[in-house]
Amino acid sequence: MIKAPYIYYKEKQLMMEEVRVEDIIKETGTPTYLYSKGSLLNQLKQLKEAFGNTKLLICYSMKVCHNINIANVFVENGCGVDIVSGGELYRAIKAGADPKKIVYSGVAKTEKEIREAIEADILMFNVESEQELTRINNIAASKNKKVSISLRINPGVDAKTHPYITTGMKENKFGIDSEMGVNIYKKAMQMEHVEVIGIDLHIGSQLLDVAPYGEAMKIVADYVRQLRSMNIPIQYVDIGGGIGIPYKEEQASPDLNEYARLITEPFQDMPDITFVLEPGRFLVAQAGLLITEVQYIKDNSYDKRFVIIDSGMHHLIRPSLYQSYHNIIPVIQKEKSMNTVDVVGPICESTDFLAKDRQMEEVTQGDLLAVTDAGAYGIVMSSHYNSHSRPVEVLVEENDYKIIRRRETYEDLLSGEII
Ligand SMILES: Cc1ncc(COP(=O)(O)O)c(C=O)c1O
Ligand SMILES: N[C@@H](CCCC[NH3+])C(=O)O
Repeated sequence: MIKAPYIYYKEKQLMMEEVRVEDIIKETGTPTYLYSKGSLLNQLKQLKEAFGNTKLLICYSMKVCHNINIANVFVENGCGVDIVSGGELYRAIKAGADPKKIVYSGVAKTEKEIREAIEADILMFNVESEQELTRINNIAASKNKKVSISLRINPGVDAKTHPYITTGMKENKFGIDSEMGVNIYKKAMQMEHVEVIGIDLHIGSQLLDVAPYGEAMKIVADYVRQLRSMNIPIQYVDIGGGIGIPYKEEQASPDLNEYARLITEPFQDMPDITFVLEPGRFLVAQAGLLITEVQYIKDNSYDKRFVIIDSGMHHLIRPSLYQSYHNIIPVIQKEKSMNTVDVVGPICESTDFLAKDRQMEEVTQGDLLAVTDAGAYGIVMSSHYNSHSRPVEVLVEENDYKIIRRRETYEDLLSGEII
């Protein structure tokens, strides 16, 4: 069953919006990432609706899919952007983002990156350590500017997600210990070139159960009350990202109304607060398909069948890195018998697989397969390992589509190398 909206079969042909996937691939070849604009906008709409009239700024977390055409879809629809590097700042501006809607997170902001973000006049830095705060103040002083900041506070809440993608626990490198935070806020208040405007958190990614947000937000609301009682003027509460999507058949979509309620309710006595969200996966994952072609079928004498494709961990590393599940479906349904197979790529690593022991309709050499829910953390985590080029990217809108990243050539693989 396909859970993603805007992706369905029509007369045995896989469709994205009103376009046959096979028709796009005839032009682009494989491997290719396809994204449905309708799906991107639909996810955004659902999120906005859940928050009703709440004062809210949605900052698209562009790390999940940084193509400027994708970021632009959100920017055009009123969103800001959550960035984590100078490169993302550059991309966000190229995508048309209003700098006053850009928030900058990340534990390792360099002097150069901070300088650039100050010059761009972004909304705020989400500061992740005391040293970073000092660095921001010093750079702002050298430019004779006052720079808005939030502190990223670690509420010590277990997001109950994959251990590699939980971020709000005491042992994680992210954010500032809640016990140390108050003192750092006090220091920030003494600094001439920073202006404290908010508090930030991000407890983890791929949360399907929203309950941990409830736990975290109660802690944060109490924290904000304490800060305000000390005349520390918190106006923005940035919740970060984290809302998940159902990759597996048995998983349910997160309850967005409950999510919004858990975030806003603890702040009912503070109606002037503006909430900032940094969603990534929720907005983009389901809009994306990675289309690949079967190169070989290989059986071994241990009853193992490998479906060898022209894509793999170098284009979608999630299965190798987090044992993540992505459904893999045929681009043209043939209704053949089912087989148990490993879907593997060309990379010289045993971890190069997109599926293991997967029940799939039988496929043959030359068939096209679609890896679903691949829009988030797909192309952005791809690499040139083994000197394979990256996939093409295509944005589909209704009955039309445009190529938003061309196929890389062998020359592209050498770009930057000095010959
Ligand atoms: C600070 C911050 N904001 C936003 C996100 C986006 O998270 P997600 O894709 O889970 O919404 C992340 C990634 O986990 C993050 O680290
Ligand atoms: N890259 C991860 C999520 C990490 C979250 C980034 N802070 C994934 O593919 O699920």
